[in-house]
Amino acid sequence: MSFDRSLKIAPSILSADFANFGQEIQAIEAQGADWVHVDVMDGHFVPNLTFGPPAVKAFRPHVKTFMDVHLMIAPVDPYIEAYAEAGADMITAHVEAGPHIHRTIQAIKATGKMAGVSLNPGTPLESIEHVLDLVDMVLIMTVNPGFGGQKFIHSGVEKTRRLRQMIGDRPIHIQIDGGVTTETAPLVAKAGADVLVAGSAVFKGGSVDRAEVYGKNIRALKSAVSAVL
Ligand SMILES: O=C(CO)[C@@H](O)[C@H](O)COP(=O)(O)O
Ligand SMILES: [Fe+2]
Repeated sequence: MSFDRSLKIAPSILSADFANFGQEIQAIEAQGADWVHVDVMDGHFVPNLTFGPPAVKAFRPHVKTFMDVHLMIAPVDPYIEAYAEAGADMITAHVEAGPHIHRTIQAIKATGKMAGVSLNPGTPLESIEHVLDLVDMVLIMTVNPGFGGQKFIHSGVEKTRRLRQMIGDRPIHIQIDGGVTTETAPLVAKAGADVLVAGSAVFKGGSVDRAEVYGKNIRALKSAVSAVL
């Protein structure tokens, strides 16, 4: 399959209705979500707890697009196989989560899944320079990981621009995660990102006519970006 450089919106189901994940996933996909982003948190690497492999396995039949699993756990290596078996399409691990990111990426690739590497806002790009050729995606965090609904950290825009230069034409996605709104999405898309995670910006205002509201929110993000590209 050829590399897809077009802009993709990946709603984070951390902001979905936790009592109705199946319906929430179906609603965002019907309304233009390109990927589904699943935030896995362990109460240790980040101060929050979310989804174990059985939860991810339960999401799988509902996801018709692409399930992007963002692991915010340490250690990460012992759990890679379980998340692969649960049905992730892409598994992303944090460079800060252990001393051996090269080994972690190899372990993800060994499962046959796509591999991503993620950087916290305070972590320099140099920390992933030597693994770039092994990964399918770099995730730049634009909030400190752990929660949805936080404010975008603007140093991520320049970081994205520099990462785009480092990557050049190589088939590696640049994903931005945290505080993506109609104001910040154009900044990172212009800087070179092609996958934008959005939790609160997609699921906000969805108590009545949920799917319609999600559709409006997704289209607002896409049109904010297309206005600057
Ligand atoms: O990984 C994380 C947080 O750690 C994210 O995926 C958030 O869930 C994004 O939420 P918003 O900032 O878009 O509300
Ligand atoms: Fe995330």
